[in-house]
Amino acid sequence: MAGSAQAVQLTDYRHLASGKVRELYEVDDELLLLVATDRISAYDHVLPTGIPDKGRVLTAMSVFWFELLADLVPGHVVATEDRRIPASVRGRALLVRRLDMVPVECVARGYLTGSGLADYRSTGAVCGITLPPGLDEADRLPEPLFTPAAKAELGAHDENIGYDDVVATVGAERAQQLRDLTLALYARAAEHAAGRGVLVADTKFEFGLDGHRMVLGDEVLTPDSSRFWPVDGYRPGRVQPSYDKQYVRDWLTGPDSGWDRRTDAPPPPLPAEVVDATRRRYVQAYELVTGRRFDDWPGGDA
Ligand SMILES: C[C@H](c1ccccc1)n1cc(-c2ncnc(N)c2C#N)cn1
Repeated sequence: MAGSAQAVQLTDYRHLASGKVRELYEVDDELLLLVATDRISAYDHVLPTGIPDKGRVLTAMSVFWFELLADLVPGHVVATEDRRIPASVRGRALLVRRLDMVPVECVARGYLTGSGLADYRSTGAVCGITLPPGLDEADRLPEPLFTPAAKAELGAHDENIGYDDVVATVGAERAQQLRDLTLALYARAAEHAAGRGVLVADTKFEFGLDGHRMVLGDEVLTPDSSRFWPVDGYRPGRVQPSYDKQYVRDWLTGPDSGWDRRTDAPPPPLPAEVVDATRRRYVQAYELVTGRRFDDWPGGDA
């Protein structure tokens, strides 16, 4: 380990886990370093081209939501700037408290799309919750739903599970607490975002225990853990444009990419104009939702 006089490096920390676009390191027995990269995934592929500042924007967005939601649940963030955060990841890394993570993806849905819509179309229900007949792509649900999922291995899709499965996993009391917290956090966030022209269609929270205390972990209400739709142009009955990834999706599925998403071929690199437009969308989403200037967030070019 580097002495206190030397600047700490990422290589000083034990690497614990990799996600599609994030890395997790061990700082000490109690603290972890959660690093967001500039990697972007689309159509279940991590693309060969990164989006500059994506890691910083999504980290800044998580921090905003942890602060806004702090009266509902404590968060795991210990520091956003600290001598234990290497300069190489400044602004896109969080020093977080090590938690005993709950092995359930706590998903809230306000709108029907993705795997929830697929389950509804095949069973008339989502996570064992029977829905009214006749719902279509992107319809607003009669009320937001707690639709938990079992964590999947890297690269696989999470599997929607029923509330009873959550009870079997964590017990009845903790299951009730997870559902209540998930729905309360979603309601607060959806109300905030709607007031700024953004619909939060769905989002995934991860919780962990710090002793007996339930704590909100992972990333929170980022475009990677949530579906954000522009209020303007919202029209049920069709797949909504993604607030942040639509430029990427359109180019990848358009005539210029030469790529066919139905094959297993890896996607091609993105052209500079798609990268630039996507970066601008991430920054725009952050500034719109938070009311904060991204230029004020640490880690920009000195
Ligand atoms: C899914 C996610 C992950 C992130 C980045 C890369 C791969 C996986 N992850 C987060 C923890 C975790 N464990 C203990 N305490 C915590 N505070 C956290 C958090 N956040 C474990 N896995």
